Amino acid sequence: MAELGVDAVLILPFTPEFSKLSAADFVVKVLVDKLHAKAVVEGPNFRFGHKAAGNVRFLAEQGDVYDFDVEVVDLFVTGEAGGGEPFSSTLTRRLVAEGGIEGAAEILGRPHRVEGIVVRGAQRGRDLGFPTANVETLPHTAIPADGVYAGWLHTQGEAMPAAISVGTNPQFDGTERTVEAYAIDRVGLDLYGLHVAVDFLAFVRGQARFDTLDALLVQMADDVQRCRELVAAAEKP
Ligand SMILES: Cc1cc2nc3c(=O)[nH]c(=O)nc-3n(C[C@H](O)[C@H](O)[C@H](O)COP(=O)(O)O)c2cc1C
Ligand SMILES: Nc1ncnc2c1ncn2[C@@H]1O[C@H](COP(=O)(O)OP(=O)(O)O)[C@@H](O)[C@H]1O
Repeated sequence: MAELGVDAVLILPFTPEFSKLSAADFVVKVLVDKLHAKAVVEGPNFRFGHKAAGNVRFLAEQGDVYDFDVEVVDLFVTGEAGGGEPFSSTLTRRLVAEGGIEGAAEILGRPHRVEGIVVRGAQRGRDLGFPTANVETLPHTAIPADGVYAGWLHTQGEAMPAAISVGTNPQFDGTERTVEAYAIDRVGLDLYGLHVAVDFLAFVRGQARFDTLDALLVQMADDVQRCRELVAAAEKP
């Protein structure tokens, strides 16, 4: 916040009492009496006061009365990856849940990140040739849709290019949904117990169940190559 030049943030808890404040009372009690606002900057869709009765036109009229400026700024709108919709936290969560992490990154201004401690899994990855750090996420973490992603595995100040798998491992009849990251070309790592962060750069494909284990391994090698290229072409977060 400070880096953005913000000196203070005021959070108004949305209590039942606050929700009953009329739009006119919000202006007088909050903006004028408490904040002594000189200027109020809003998006065009801003609503306030009981039953969202206040809009930017009303706010501008009140500004004339109480002597504050009202500036209406255009909403940021996502590009193709975000479906051309206005930026919002709801849209960000939806995009992440749908695997649209490129669109989510556009809104966030950085890749979406999932963090946690590395825990033990089925200990199978090493035999497949792709050991994967299984990240124990906190409840309510926004986990991207099941699939394979390119990204980074961060730990101890290092950002390692990674192939990330999210899902239940249908190939092995798994039931638990996991977030696992293979640090590309890295051997001999011991990440158990460490706090790691996984940054999601790009969606590669959905989870699948193959007819044979060999078919999965061929696909995984292909995925890793694709992830290597995607990460190499991206800016390091
Ligand atoms: C690049 C990559 C692609 C993967 N694709 C699939 C997949 O399509 N289907 C699947 O069931 N598991 C997939 N996995 C997950 C593996 O099944 C899992 O990493 C492996 O079973 C090791 O699990 P463990 O860490 O619990 O030992 C993929 C993993 C990686 C790294
Ligand atoms: N390149 C790598 N990427 C991720 N983890 C690695 C790598 N090399 C070694 N490891 C270690 O191997 C573990 C993953 O091996 P794996 O066989 O998949 O076991 P598990 O099922 O317990 O995750 C990681 O937790 C980490 O400690």
